[in-house]
Amino acid sequence: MARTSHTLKLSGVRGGCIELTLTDAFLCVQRTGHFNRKEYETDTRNVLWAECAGTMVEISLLVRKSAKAAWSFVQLNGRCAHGEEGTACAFTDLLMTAAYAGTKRQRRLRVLVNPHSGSGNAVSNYSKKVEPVLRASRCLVDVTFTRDRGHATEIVKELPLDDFDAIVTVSGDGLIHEVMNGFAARADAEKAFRTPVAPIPCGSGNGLSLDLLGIQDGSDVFAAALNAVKGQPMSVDLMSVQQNTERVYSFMTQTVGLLADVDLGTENMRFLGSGRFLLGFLRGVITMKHCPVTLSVKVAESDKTQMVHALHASRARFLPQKSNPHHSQSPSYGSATSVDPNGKDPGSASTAALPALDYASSADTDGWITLTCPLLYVYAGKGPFVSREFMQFPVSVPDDGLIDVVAQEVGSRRELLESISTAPQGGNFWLEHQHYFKAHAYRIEPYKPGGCFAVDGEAYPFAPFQVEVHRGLATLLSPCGYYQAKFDFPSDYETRKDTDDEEAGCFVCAS
Ligand SMILES: Nc1ncnc2c1ncn2[C@@H]1O[C@H](COP(=O)(O)OP(=O)(O)OP(=O)(O)O)[C@@H](O)[C@H]1O
Repeated sequence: MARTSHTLKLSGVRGGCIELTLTDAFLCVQRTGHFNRKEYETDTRNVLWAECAGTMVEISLLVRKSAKAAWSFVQLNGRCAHGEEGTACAFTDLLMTAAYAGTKRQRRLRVLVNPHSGSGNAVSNYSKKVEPVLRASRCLVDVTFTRDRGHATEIVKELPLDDFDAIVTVSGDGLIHEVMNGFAARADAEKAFRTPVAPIPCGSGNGLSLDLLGIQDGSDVFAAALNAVKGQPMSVDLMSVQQNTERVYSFMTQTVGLLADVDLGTENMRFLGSGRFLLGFLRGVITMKHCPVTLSVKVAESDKTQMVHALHASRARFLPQKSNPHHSQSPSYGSATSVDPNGKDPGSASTAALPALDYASSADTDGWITLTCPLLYVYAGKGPFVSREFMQFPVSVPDDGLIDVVAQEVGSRRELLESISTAPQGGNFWLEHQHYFKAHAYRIEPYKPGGCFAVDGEAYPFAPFQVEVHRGLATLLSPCGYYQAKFDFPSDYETRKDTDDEEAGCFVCAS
């Protein structure tokens, strides 16, 4: 069947010609100057705005100039011929309809910028990249540059959330931790968590941005700004971390042992960006310090094969029929999501405070196991990536109501060093000495003082704590409705599986 296409010819305000062709969901731009000719085609979802006033036409969009290139922000300004104004306006109207299909225009965004994030580029990224995209998209923006740690929590606690469609963090993951705990501190916490959060990656790890946008776009500030403008709400699980009488909310990770030392012990190397994590890891592998804790887990699944199958099944609902079920789709900004596609879900959440804890009592022994082997670290959380170099939870599913808990036994230095090369693809998952559980809850009891405990990369006291999960409590903006991390069985899986099956267990069940 012939595809419908619409064409508009403009004279560029700085000379040359611009020819625009709109075909179904694609916009093709051809620019002819005095000396050169440029051509690119982009999905209309990457168009930020198009408008026509008299003979003047203005179109803003993001384009990738080659398959591997980063996104660029392009503004086209041209004039149509006199007498062609009606055709030009019809063209920009059509383009806007395609660009915002299923998405509310001109979102109201509360933007929080942490000037201290990562190697200190958040402010310049905001003014040079984020703000131009939000302005071009005619978003209504209220921005604050945070003053100090805790400022974002204070803002979110008091925010009139009905005035905003989303909260945008120009930061690393630490500021998102503050935002989530700001929601949690409100009397209307459960409803507040329906406000979607969109991260713009300016920190060291940027795990959440990588989860949402994938490895190619996860560190790209333009791609993340587009997600703030057009991403669809996606429900995600949130975790409660209970320590003494304190309850803290974690959207990403909790860790003790080597990897907590890596996160918290490399603050003085911020200038290295995410390279600080690699240096910290190498230092930890040399010292090979045992993590002095006892880990108990309320297990939902401990079979790695089943976890990979469950991951693929969770993705299948987002994939077009007939496609290979093991490959993830490129961002579409239009696919099915679990929440209202036009913004936050106003009606379904109650205004109540937060859910009660289900496993707080130590009398609950059903399904709990306790690990007896010496551990190097425990890492638990939601979302596959903790940084570009490390996909710690490759089988994580946003809303399965389960925490991924990893317990790394004290193994050989060689095995750990070799794992560095496959860590960006989640290779650690298959390590012989890495225990991986899908859990309803888990507990950590230090048996010696002196260690680090990090929640979403933030320092907390090294003391007993318990974590459980609240299914689908929080909301993020996403281009596609799932975590964008590819993961599959290794090619030699059958051989490895036979070896794994012979492995002796190293845990006991609670009685
Ligand atoms: N104005 C500020 N000055 C100092 N610290 C701040 C300020 N605003 C926020 N913070 C704190 O800075 C810490 C680091 O922030 P953030 O997570 O944004 O960057 P990061 O640690 O480099 O990134 P990542 O968490 O991805 O590794 C957080 O603890 C946050 O609470």
